[in-house]
Amino acid sequence: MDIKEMAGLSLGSTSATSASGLDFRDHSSAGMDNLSESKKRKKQKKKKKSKCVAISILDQLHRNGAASALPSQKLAEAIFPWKAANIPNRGRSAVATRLIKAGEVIVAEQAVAFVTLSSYRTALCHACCQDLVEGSPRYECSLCSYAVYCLECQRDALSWHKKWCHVVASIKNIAKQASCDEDLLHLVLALALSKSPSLKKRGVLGEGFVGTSSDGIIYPCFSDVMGLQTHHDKAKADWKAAVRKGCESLREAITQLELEDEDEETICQTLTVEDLEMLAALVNTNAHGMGAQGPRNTDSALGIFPFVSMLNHSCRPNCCFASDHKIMYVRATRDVPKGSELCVSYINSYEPRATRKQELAVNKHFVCCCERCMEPLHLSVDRFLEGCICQVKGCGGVLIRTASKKESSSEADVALSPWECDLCSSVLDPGLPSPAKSKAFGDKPWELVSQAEGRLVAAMAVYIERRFKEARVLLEQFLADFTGKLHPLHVLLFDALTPLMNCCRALGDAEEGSRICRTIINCLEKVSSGPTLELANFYYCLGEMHAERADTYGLSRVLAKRHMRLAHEAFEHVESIQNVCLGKSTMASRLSKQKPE
Ligand SMILES: C[S@@+](CC[C@H](N)C(=O)[O-])C[C@H]1O[C@@H](n2cnc3c(N)ncnc32)[C@H](O)[C@@H]1O
Repeated sequence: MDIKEMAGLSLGSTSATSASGLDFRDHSSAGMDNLSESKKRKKQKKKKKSKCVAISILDQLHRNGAASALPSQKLAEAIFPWKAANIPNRGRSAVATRLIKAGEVIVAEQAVAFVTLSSYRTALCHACCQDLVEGSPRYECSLCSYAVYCLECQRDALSWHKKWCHVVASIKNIAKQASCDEDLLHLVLALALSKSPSLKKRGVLGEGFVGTSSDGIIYPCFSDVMGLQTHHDKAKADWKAAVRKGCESLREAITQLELEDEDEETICQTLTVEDLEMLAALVNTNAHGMGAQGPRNTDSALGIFPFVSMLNHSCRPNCCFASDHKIMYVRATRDVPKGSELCVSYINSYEPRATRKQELAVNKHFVCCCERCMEPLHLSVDRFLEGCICQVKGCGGVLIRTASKKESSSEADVALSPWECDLCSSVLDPGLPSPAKSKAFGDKPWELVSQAEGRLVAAMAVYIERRFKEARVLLEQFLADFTGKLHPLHVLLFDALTPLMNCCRALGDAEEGSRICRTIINCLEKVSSGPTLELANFYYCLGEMHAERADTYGLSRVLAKRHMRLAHEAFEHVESIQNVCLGKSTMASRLSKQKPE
């Protein structure tokens, strides 16, 4: 097999010589225009020397081949309860080597490289990923106006940062000029620099030594990254063009540095534009959100974790991840028998099958072949997420588009597809004239869905403007009009619930808010396969609303006690979910406060 094929790559414009890492192309000279002649000569001399010793990123990627085991795989197998195996259609997969219990850690791995997202630039230390509480002492590099470190990391991190500060400083502008994602370029640079010999010596990468494990945590090395899969060939042309432009300028900025140390040769002189592009593709396929720690609920950083990247996606996952500073932990969310595949979810699983598949195809460049997507639609919970209730008297079955049952259907196919009931087998076809007497949406599910979409979009526009009173009216009307016509688990009904709950809370109506919250929890429990942090969040909201109601002025003692008990029960759910998904819970103090008498 062609080695490129094995790596899953189609290298487009990359020539065979550059793939070997021995070709220095024209882009390098662009960055040298403003260097003096003697400096140019010095650089050229170094280039000649490096031709003999340098092994480029592309070259390493090809040698390792994305289909084989990662270099540190044996190390991982010694501490984690799974091994890598090839599964048809899904490639390398993590397969349990024994029964794994819910809550067990299956991967604990330090990021090879990470960056804070630009919108959270000052919220985390760029060296240890520790939260920087507002007003806490920190050091912000005034030259690049990018790097921010906590006091503890400041000394070591700064001496390393100083070397690359000039390049870091240029990324904002490069990203703008190339219409390329700024965070992507920062992570590409961080990843390229993780190859640095001097970085390893300084121990800036972290507590452990790369390529080792300690205390059950694996510290992967750069060559593990090189064993990861990319889908560079499948990326959209405009993404590739923007990334190429960004990488060209990034390389130019790197080659302008004069480091006069081992990094000069290992990084500045050998890194090609194709290497950087390949790292960008690697980031695109493998980067994981991190930093949703403490009070924050959203990702604030992005990191590369080669062993976490061995886990395939499933729309019915049995594992979840949670980061703690630079370490990513993956835990089983339910018991997993020996020999079963361990999977996480890369996307929101409360979406119809076609939407999930589309998202994975467009953003992650693969066709999902997970257990949930492979089961027949008429037997899967997926039919409810896009189904309408059959209006044939006494039937109560679920109507779904026949196109949804097919593996792949074009948008036009979907729009023109007949709908069929899973119980009475009635067929409603948009291509045929509907019965003259009937004006009911039940006879035209395609119109029902399109009306519902329009109404929800209109209500959400008001909600986004924080006009909670008006939004509540619109959302309540929406639910009243479409409940009983769309399936109760339909994604459009589900999508209306959280904003409605938030409107109720904003308007001080905890009674209605908690009722809606229970409906959300009920839907999530029916659709998801086990505990998730999203579910814990809703239980937490529920607990808070019951606690608020227990505190209501003038409430009878009996009712107050009841709400106290319900709050306590909700917080207990949060505690048990957090124990599984995070290995610890933040609920202890809340629970002692809400303890019913
Ligand atoms: C982070 S990697 C996971 C490890 C990968 N299987 C490998 O061999 O390196 C993600 C890639 O694995 C494949 N993959 C993951 N989940 C999949 C699924 N449910 N169906 C099909 N392919 C999947 C896709 O090629 C995807 O881009």
